[in-house]
Amino acid sequence: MPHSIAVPDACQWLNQSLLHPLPAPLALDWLFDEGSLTRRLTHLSNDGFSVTPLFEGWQPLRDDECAALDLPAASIGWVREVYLRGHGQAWVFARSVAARSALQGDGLHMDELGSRSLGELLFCDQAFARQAIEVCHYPRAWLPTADQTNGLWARRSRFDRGALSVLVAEVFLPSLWQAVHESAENC
Ligand SMILES: C=C(O[C@@H]1C=C(C(=O)O)C=C[C@H]1O)C(=O)O
Repeated sequence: MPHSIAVPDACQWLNQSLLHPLPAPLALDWLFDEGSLTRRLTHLSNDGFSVTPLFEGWQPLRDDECAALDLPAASIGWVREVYLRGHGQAWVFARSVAARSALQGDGLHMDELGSRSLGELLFCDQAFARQAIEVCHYPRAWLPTADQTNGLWARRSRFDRGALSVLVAEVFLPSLWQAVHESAENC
């Protein structure tokens, strides 16, 4: 009977000062870029950017999400999982969550976004303050089946507006790194 292999399904999110060794400079640039990823991918794809919702609904949030949002374990929150695409290719898998309790008292309608970018809401409303970006190697079990690979870089940050915090995690898929290396951006 083969031994069952422990598959980590937890992320140790680290800020840049705790990262050793540092990722390659190009990866570091994308991981810690504080601007809108939507805007950067729109530029990289020459306006060939799109968002594909994969899952949206109320769910108990994960332990790391509850900790980041200062919520009791297994708190119910709105979960939005999407692909961010360039020319139809899935470049980023993103999972954004917010506590039901906070959303019910706020005017942010994550459930009405559809294929519009959440970034349009978070970066256009100056009232949202982005907190520090943290990174980890994303557990493969948390990825869509088609993308389950070990060691993909992911980042997350909290966007705060009053009592509402939206936690956004973005996993950079191999096809994005391919596009980045091929783009003129490196010149
Ligand atoms: C926070 C942003 O919004 C992006 C849009 C998302 C969505 O539509 O679900 C998810 C992750 C983000 O990369 C951004 O553009 O930087």
